[in-house]
Amino acid sequence: MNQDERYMRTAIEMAQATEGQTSPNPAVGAVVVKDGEVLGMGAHLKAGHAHAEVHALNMAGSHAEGATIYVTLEPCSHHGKTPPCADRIVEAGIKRAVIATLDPNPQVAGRGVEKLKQAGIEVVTNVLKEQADDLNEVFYHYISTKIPYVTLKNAMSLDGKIATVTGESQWITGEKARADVHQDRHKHDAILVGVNTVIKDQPRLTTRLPDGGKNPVRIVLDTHLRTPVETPLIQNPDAPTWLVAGNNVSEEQREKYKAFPHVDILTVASSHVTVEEALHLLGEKGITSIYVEGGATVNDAFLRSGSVQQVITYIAPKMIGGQDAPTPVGGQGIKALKEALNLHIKEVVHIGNDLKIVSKPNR
Ligand SMILES: Nc1c(/N=C/[C@H](O)[C@H](O)[C@H](O)COP(=O)(O)O)[nH]c(=O)[nH]c1=O
Repeated sequence: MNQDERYMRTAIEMAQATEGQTSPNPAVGAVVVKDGEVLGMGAHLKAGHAHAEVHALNMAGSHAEGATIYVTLEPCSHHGKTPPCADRIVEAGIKRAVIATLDPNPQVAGRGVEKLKQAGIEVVTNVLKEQADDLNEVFYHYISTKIPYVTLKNAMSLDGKIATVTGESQWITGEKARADVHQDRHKHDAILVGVNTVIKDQPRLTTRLPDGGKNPVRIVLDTHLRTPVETPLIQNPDAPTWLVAGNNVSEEQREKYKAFPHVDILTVASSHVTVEEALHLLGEKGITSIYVEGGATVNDAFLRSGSVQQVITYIAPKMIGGQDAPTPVGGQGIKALKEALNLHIKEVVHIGNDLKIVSKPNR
């Protein structure tokens, strides 16, 4: 690994630490170096706050003159919520800029680099591009489609069951795997389940980590507003709860949720909620990423609609058996194997006694 990659790796690692908290902005890291000495470093911490380059340049102060800056994403050139970083880099007297990847945002693509070059700064791009792009898959997807990036999460036994024939499911995976689920919940803007899961599991869908964590918006696909008022999602206001219903739900059906200010009812344009319409509606409301936690009917609908960017499967070393015990994906299924959804496995990790497999649909 050469010098540039070494410092870019540091910038990427800083950005990785902020994953999930910068939404709807990308996670970005920056390092300022001169004569082999790190003079400043920083990451974008929260939308609306200073960008990574600003933190690193503030730390370097006047020593930034003649230095090199490493940034994981092309510096912004437009006035967003904060002044353009490209101008800030020029003002600081930076001599050389190493950038991992260009910004996919149409407002920015290539303009930041152009500004730096016009000011006589030497610019190097595509250093550790792939690692930097992996950081902001959600951001790229949402900025170009305005549709939330969807992660489908399942937890099952070795023989592929998500519960016993009597519906008992808690718990199949162990403490460590379930804590990992909460880490992933924290990274997402929203968690989504179907109303049948709400009725069966009575889930809380909050992020319960030892040192806290962000509670995503809790979304229920619920065409006829069957979510029981007594369920934790309605009773406890730990996070907003949005019920996505069809457009013919009656005023009386809506009435029962009026006593809960954290509950909102979103209606799609037709009588039955489809995945496509729900995603379009949620994208319009600024939801950039959704963690879908089932159940089997919802999983099937998401997969059939081609709206899943990532599948996370936890497998516990248990055998449950029972031909009627439920499996992760319901629906009609396919007749011929050639119709199967093909994915590629990105990662397999042991977590406690369980396995976590991250896979992505082949495009
Ligand atoms: N049954 C299992 C899971 N079951 C996941 C179901 O969606 C379950 O209803 C919710 O996770 C419950 O949410 P909450 O804890 O109340 O916030 N998920 C897992 O990772 N492992 C399992 O064993």
